[in-house]
Amino acid sequence: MITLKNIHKVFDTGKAKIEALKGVDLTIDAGEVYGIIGLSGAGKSTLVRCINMLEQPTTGEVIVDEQDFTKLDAKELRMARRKIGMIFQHFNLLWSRTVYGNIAFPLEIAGVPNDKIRPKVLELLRLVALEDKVDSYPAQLSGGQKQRVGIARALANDPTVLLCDEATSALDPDTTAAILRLLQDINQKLNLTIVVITHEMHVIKQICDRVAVIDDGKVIEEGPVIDIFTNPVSAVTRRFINSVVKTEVPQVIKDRQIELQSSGDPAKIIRISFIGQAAGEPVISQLVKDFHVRANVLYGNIDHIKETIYGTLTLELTGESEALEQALSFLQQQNLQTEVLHHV
Ligand SMILES: Nc1ncnc2c1ncn2[C@@H]1O[C@H](COP(=O)(O)OP(=O)(O)OP(=O)(O)O)[C@@H](O)[C@H]1O
Repeated sequence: MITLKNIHKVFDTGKAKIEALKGVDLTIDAGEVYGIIGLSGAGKSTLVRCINMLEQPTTGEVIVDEQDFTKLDAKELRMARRKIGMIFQHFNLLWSRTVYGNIAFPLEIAGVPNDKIRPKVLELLRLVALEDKVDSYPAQLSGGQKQRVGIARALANDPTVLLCDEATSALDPDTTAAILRLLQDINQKLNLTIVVITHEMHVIKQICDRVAVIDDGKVIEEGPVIDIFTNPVSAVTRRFINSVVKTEVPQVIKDRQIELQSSGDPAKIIRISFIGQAAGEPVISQLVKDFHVRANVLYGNIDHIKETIYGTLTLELTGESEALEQALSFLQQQNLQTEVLHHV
């Protein structure tokens, strides 16, 4: 659906050359919700703007529906861009137009006859649950309502792709959740491909199928969201995951470790991550029975990533060194992600 091949983008400010993208390759499938996450300045906005050629890549190919956007002339590009809607952090609405006028605007530009515009605008307003605001002006709307208008406007020309550039970053948590649910609903109803740019891992967790982590203009990690959550490789990705899943060992437990250490009892603090079916298996009781270790539950958390159950359990294991090693290798054989957080 969308293929980015070896995208480089250099901004020449006259004084300096800034290499914002350093060879990005990505493939986004039709109908999926694809997340791109990165810290400020990583190159996310530049990347998403290359997809609809608001930003021309310095080199590389942008292929959408088998059409290489970098090879199109201005008129062809204008037509091709209708396949791609976009929403923004600050909504970018026209303040002098009503809700109706904002949503009608892209249809007017596309030359849609007047008698076709009204039913289309009303259909879009129903889709985003904003029928009662048809004659309001943007200044009379809440942030969430403004973003709903942004979404309706972005969908006016029946695009196959929706780009969301930090679309919920200016919204409170409840409104964010409602907008994300709306995006998910639209993705399913219209089979729309959605690309979400964010610096917030909870956004990725709530709606994305796959995610790319971008850092310093490069994709450093990519894959299904559940895999990235259970097996992050880079330090940047771990930091993002730590923001939504508690992974730091609290100080009170570290202090307790120091006490244990002085009593001479070998111990490890481990975190087990489990997904789907593994959650129902009696692994811990087997661990204690077969390996002569003691397991003390420090904390646990069950969550879901889209429809997949995902949990973590932090345990303190104590016992003879050899028994601890055997217990760890048993856990690893159970298809559970096991990580030692702290050794004594
Ligand atoms: N028009 C421009 N001219 C010069 N440099 C630019 C321009 N746009 C972006 N950059 C630079 O390119 C790099 C990537 O910026 P970009 O906005 O893509 O990052 P980002 O990940 O979206 O960050 P943020 O989350 O803060 O918006 C930054 O160093 C930025 O300063």
